[in-house]
Amino acid sequence: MTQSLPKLRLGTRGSPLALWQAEAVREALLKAHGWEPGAVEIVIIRTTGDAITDRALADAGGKGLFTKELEEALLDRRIDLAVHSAKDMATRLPGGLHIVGYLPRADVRDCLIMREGWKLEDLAEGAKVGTASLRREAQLRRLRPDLKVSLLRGNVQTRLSKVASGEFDATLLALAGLTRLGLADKASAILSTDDFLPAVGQGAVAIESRFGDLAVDSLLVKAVCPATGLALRVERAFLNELDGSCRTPIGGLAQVDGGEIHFRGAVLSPDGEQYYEIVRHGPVNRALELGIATGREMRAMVPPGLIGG
Ligand SMILES: NCc1[nH]cc(CCC(=O)O)c1CC(=O)O
Repeated sequence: MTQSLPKLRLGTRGSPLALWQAEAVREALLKAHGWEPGAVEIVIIRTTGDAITDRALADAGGKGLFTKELEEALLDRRIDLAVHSAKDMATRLPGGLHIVGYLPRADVRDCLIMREGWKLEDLAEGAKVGTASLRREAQLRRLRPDLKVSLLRGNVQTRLSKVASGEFDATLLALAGLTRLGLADKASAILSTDDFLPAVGQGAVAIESRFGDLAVDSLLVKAVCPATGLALRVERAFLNELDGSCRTPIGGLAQVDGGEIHFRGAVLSPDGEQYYEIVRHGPVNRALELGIATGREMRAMVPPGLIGG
């Protein structure tokens, strides 16, 4: 057969985690179509977020820092698809772009990195915990107001090394990221979503394309996970009603169970003293409505000032 081989260009950041994600998308595409490895090319693009390592991301401009240059490359047609961690994506995308779908979601939970075998209760009073995430900080302070939380940024390896060296007593990371890097054994304690909600999108790999590029999008139909798409539609709509700027501690998790979607969301004050939670469910064919309505309800419940305008 003389059918010419499609050549898809997948854009990604160059971090080990990002490369793992891009490789996973590449493999899903090759498998779905029975293509030769050469059919999908991985293009590495450096983003602003990769260059900033000394500030909390919320202070450096929040969401979009890890996606901007990839989205520009998409719009300029230097790549056909961009691969991102879903939780790094803003809820409002630049005009002309959309999320085609997601790979099957991994474990959504956060975990504590500290001395092997320890649980949260084992940390001494006033122990020093490092994180750059407002959501993790607020939820941690809610559970353990005595802990001293301070800024710890950098890639997963950097954060692990700061605990290993004793500079910090503990840090928090997404279990999905650790697992993808083959470091799941570094998780000392996995935090239950019952009292520690993940970030919207945590554990999901998103694939973004040019809106209306049906030739490209059609190639993804067999490679993406519909249930993850439904859950993320709810979570992202919830977040979009509240705050897209990363400046409010917000957690949210949707899970698909047959024809139903169950959603739980929370907003906290940065010190964790104020905690607002909402639990709602709805049919899968009304995922977007569920997310929007729940976000609006939450907005009405939370004192103004806690969430951005
Ligand atoms: N903010 C960086 C980031 N983006 C996605 C992950 C983990 C993988 C995922 O959630 O899909 C991480 C690292 C972390 O938060 O521990």
